[in-house]
Amino acid sequence: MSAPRTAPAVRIGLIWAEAEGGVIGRDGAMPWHIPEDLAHFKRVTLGSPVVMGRKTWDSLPPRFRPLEGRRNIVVTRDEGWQAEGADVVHSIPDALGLAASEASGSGSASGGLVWVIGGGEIFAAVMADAERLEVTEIRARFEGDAMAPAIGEGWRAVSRDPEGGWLSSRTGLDYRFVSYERA
Ligand SMILES: CCc1nc(N)nc(N)c1OCCCOc1ncccc1N1CCC(C(F)(F)F)CC1
Repeated sequence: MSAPRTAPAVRIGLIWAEAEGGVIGRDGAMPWHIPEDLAHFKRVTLGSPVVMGRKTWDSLPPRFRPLEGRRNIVVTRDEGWQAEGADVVHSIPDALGLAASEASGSGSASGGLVWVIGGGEIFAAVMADAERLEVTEIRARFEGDAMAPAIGEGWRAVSRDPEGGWLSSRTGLDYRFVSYERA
C-alpha cells in the first residue's frame, strides 16, 4: 500500500534517461553520452524550476551549473551545504514548496510543472505525487548503481517519439522518448 497521495500544491514531472533494466547512473554519472537527450532535457525543462538531489548537482558539468533559465533547487541532508546558484532545501516538501512559488502558470512551455531531474532517491520519494514522466529509453544495457523508479499500472504512455522503432544517436546508441501521464 503506497503512501496516501496528498494533493501537492505544485504539479510535478519527473524526467530521466534509462538504459535497459532501468539503470540511470553509475558512480554518480551517466554511463552513456547521448547529445540528443541533452537537447531533449533542455527543451523540456527550460523555464521551469528543477529539483535535484545534491549528488545530481555534483554530477552536473561545471559549465552547466546552475542550469541556466531555471530555478535550481537542491535537496540535501547536509545542513551546512551550499552552492552558488542553488537554492538549498533539506526536504522534498520544502523543495516543492519553493518550486510552487516559482512554477509559472499553465502558459509556460511545460504547463507550470516543476521538473524533478534526479537522482534515484529523489525520484522514488516524489513518484507517488507526480503526474507526468518524460523518459528517454536507451536501447542498451549498462551496469549501474542508480535505478529509475518503477512505472506502475497507474500510468499510461501518451506519446512516443518516434511512434515506432528507435532514433539513432550520433554516438551510436539507439534511444526513444516516451511521455507518461497518470491514467
Ligand atoms: C541531460 C541528462 C538527463 N537527461 C534526461 N532525459 N533526464 C535527466 N534528468 C537528465 O539529467 C539531468 C541532470 C544531469 O545532467 C547532466 N549530467 C551529465 C552531463 C551533462 C548533463 N547535462 C547536460 C545538459 C544540460 C542542459 F542544461 F543543457 F540541459 C544539463 C546538464
